[in-house]
Amino acid sequence: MSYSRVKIAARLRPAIPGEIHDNAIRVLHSDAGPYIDVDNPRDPSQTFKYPFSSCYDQSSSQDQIFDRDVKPLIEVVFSGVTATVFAYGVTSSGKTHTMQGNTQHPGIIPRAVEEIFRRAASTGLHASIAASYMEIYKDEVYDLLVDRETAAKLPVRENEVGQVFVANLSMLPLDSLQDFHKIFLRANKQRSVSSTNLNSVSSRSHAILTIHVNVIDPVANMTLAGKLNLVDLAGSENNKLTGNDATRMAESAAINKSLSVLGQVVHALNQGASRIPYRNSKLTRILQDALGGSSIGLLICNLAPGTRFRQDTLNTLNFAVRTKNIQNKPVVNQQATTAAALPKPIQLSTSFTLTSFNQPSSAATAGPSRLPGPRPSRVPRPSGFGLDHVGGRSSLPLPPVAEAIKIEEKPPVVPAHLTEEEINARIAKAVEREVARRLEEERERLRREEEERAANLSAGSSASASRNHHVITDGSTNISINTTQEDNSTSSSSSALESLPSGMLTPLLKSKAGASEDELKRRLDELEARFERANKAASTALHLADVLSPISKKKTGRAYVALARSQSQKNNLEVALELYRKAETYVPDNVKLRESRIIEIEWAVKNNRPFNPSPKKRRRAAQSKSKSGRSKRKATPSRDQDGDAEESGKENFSGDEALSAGKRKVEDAEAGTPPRKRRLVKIEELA
Ligand SMILES: Nc1ncnc2c1ncn2[C@@H]1O[C@H](COP(=O)(O)OP(=O)(O)OP(=O)(O)O)[C@@H](O)[C@H]1O
Repeated sequence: MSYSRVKIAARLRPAIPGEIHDNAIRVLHSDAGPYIDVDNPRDPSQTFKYPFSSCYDQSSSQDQIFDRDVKPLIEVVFSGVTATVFAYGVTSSGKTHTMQGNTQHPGIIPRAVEEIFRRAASTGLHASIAASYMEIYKDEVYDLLVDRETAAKLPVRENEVGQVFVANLSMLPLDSLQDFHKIFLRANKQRSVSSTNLNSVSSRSHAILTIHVNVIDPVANMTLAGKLNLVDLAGSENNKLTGNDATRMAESAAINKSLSVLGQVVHALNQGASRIPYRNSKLTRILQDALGGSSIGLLICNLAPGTRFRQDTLNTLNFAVRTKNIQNKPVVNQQATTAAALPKPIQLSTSFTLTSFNQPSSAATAGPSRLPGPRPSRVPRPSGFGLDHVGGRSSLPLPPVAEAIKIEEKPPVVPAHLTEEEINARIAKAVEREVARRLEEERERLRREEEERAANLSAGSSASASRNHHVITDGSTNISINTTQEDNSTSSSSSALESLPSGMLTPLLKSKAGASEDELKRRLDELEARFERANKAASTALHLADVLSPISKKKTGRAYVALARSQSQKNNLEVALELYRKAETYVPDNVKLRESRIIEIEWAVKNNRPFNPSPKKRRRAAQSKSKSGRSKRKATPSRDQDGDAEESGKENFSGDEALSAGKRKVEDAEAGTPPRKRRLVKIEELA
């Protein structure tokens, strides 16, 4: 099967009671097709156009979306392929409405399951249908098909052929549509939902429902194992708008972080990066197969109407534009049928007998009557993602269906008594040790060279330049770097650099000299290159950010931000963009960095326009520069141009406040520029 791009659909919801109804976001049609039209927050005379093959306006109905974009995927699932539908958008934009809907307006999920049963029955296929349902709440995975009180955190694991799965996730055979409705209703009651200012039933978790469809062709003696993943993502949140309390804020931080990692994964895939940061969140790890993997994808961008949501809409649409470039390589998952796996033929009725699903017999024979009672034993089963069974056309050496179950019952790589965190910690430690050992060797070699050079220098006259040996300490690894300094470097500055404790980047960050900037860039490149070499030698695919301590990650992110800022001031926007993106890999939870810098500069580059930080930012930057001395900075917490927002990852502006403070402020806020009042962050938090 050839490559398949992720398809994008955009849906603008109607205004709900209490919302100001304006026309800042529109669904329009041209000869070339439909597009979303959004006013430029900085210049209302301009609009942004986002053409997508499917754009649904405020009057669109649930069945229109289903019929046009989702129904065709069901056929694909019956041919043994995995299809994934994501609902993406800011909080209250209508994701859950689109995916689940309500009794009067059922959404994609009930319609898709109904269509699966209808199709299975009408074609008289031998098919078995089953469901698994999980939520990712604060970066932990929970099974929604078991009682919440007893639901354990489920580990995400990888089998020996690199497929990611959620261990111990229940998979229930579905006998009928009614069966599904009962299960789904009950499971949704367990989903983490709370009230915020923007949504009285705001989802606090990402929910992933998987419908597994095994179709057996008795003539060819083959089983096609297709899956439909239906993903209702939690929405990104602006805590000022949501009015979140401490608990909601913690949830919100986890939501924003995982969505930010999702953005990084999409970006890395677009860049053709050698390392895709799937492992930086459970969401991306679990969705790995749908992002650049073997699944067919549909991203539904839910948009909320009006000026208040304009910047969120731009963020969502920019994400969609990047996502539509992702290429998946769908594979047909087929496998020779075993006699035991053969289900009864499907009848055209609502009570099917579709019990055989390659599961242990206890689970396979259990029907709906057991739903309210005790759960079947939770032997490890495949999650909705990543555990595909591939036939002859696959390029991947995936295991057959029965084998996949066996793999999970006896995980081949992971000792059962280790938690996910322990395993990750061990891997990180192993790489750290390897990196440290190799760097130590390198340091020793450089030290010897340095001694020889010093001996030569003392023997001869003063040289035009001397080599200084800097030590970067990052907790667990010491990294040696040689730098060239001009003759007039004082010995005191040299020794200051040599004796830097953990904050080796700090002096360079303060420096304004171009040479220091180059030096900082060179150091960062070398730091990453050295790690990559060691990483390669250790046969691991970790990124430096995976093994750095949180403080070191912040420092490194800050260093990249400093470089990026300097480049953007010189109007080298593409270089600045790359550097900001680099920074983001070290501070993935920094939503503001993405929203206030990356997206704005992306826009400027795309439209060949200059990037102008707001006057407020420039003033703050000037104030910040005028302050001298580290102690003064400590005593007077301040922010620099990119500021604490980039470092703290907090949302700082309020649309409500902005509205009341006048149009200018609204535009600043929507443009993601800093508000008048900011949370102040101590500089040492950032260093
Ligand atoms: N197309 C629509 N037609 C009518 N009402 C809608 C539509 N889309 C959303 N709504 C309403 O808007 C409100 C917010 O929708 P919903 O809960 O689906 O948002 P969400 O994106 O899932 O939010 P969160 O991320 O906070 O969970 C709900 O009251 C919902 O009924």
